[in-house]
Amino acid sequence: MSNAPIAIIGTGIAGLSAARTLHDAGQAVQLFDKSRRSGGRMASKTIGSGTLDLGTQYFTARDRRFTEIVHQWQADGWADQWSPSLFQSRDGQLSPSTDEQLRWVGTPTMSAITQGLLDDLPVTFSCRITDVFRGEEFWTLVDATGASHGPFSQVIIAVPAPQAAALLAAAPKLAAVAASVAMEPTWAVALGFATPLETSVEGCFVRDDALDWIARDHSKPGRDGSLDTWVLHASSQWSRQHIDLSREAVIELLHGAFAELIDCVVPAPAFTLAHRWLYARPTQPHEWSALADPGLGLYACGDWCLSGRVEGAWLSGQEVARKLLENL
Ligand SMILES: Cc1cc2nc3c(=O)[nH]c(=O)nc-3n(C[C@H](O)[C@H](O)[C@H](O)COP(=O)(O)OP(=O)(O)OC[C@H]3O[C@@H](n4cnc5c(N)ncnc54)[C@H](O)[C@@H]3O)c2cc1C
Ligand SMILES: NC(=O)C1=CN([C@@H]2O[C@H](COP(=O)(O)OP(=O)(O)OC[C@H]3O[C@@H](n4cnc5c(N)ncnc54)[C@H](OP(=O)(O)O)[C@@H]3O)[C@@H](O)[C@H]2O)CC=C1
Repeated sequence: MSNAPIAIIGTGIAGLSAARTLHDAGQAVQLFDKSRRSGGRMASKTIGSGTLDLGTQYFTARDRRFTEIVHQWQADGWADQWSPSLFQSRDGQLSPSTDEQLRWVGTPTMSAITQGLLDDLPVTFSCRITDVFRGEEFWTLVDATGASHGPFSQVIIAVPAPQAAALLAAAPKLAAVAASVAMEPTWAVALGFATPLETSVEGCFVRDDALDWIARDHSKPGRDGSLDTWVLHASSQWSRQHIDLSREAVIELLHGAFAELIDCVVPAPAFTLAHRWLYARPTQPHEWSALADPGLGLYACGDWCLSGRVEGAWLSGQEVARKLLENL
């Protein structure tokens, strides 16, 4: 066994789930991410004195192992339950839609969970990996500036499937599996109101042309900030149809759909923001858990290997770590 560390590309929940387990098993890891901080689709956006969850809104825990770790995160102060006043909107009709489902969020921000998992593990941010190749014994990564990183004993690719396919070129079979996964986009819009809206809605599952989900971000536990903040998610179909629209136009259209849906007067927002998630969710769940070529030392994990949700991403990271450790 070599002393070279294991490279992990991606500091979303899948990459960090794997990283933490490998580190706890005594393995040296080195993480890379193209963003400036961890979280990926669980990232939080800082807005003045507050933050917003533009991606993941909440997560559920159905698997026993994930339920246990979520309770540990709660004990660590990284996560808490969110029990929004839930509604649904169908054919323009808004109605209460209470249920018994436990829903969790990171506290005080969604990214607190990945920040907690990352802790002081070695990481290089703002580093987009473009090439992953193997020499006689070790792996080398090349980033978008042309700089090389390595040597590494093994590589885990923990990025959305379409981006993983390119990085898996050294293992054509794994690359083909990743390339077979279609992922749908989501346009997200945030609105901030100086005066709280006069509605009891805190979360709403929407079935209409444009919107899929709306949430009163401010109602989540631990959120600061002076504005009454809302996050609106467009449906996959609408997002695909409007993929190249300007941010301003998307804000205007989704703000309009929100004003029509909600049961109160909607004044002009004091703050607006739009974000386009190109690879928001796989079109369908899979049961791969994780991809592995142990002979080569190349692995892949991510939500797209399982349920397309936070729980699936975390479980996929666990599985990739298990497979790698088993083959050392
Ligand atoms: C709008 C939206 C709403 C959602 N809502 C929910 C929800 O309510 N509940 C739920 O359970 N799930 C939700 N999800 C899905 C959930 O966010 C994902 O399943 C989960 O976060 C995926 O984690 P991951 O680690 O697999 O991937 P990611 O979070 O995408 O992490 C991948 C990381 O890899 C980095 N990366 C990519 N390419 C490179 C490269 N070449 N070099 C270096 N770094 C790279 C990225 O910057 C990113 O940090 C939502 C997703 C979106 C987009
Ligand atoms: N936008 C994206 O890119 C994206 C969104 N994702 C959404 O994430 C949640 C997570 O799903 P999970 O199974 O963990 O949560 P729920 O059990 O809360 O929701 C699952 C779907 O079930 C319907 N639902 C649940 N509760 C209610 C309720 N009280 N009233 C009405 N409907 C409810 C709802 O589906 P429909 O709107 O009926 O189709 C929920 O969506 C989930 O919301 C995903 O859409 C995940 C990944 C990417």
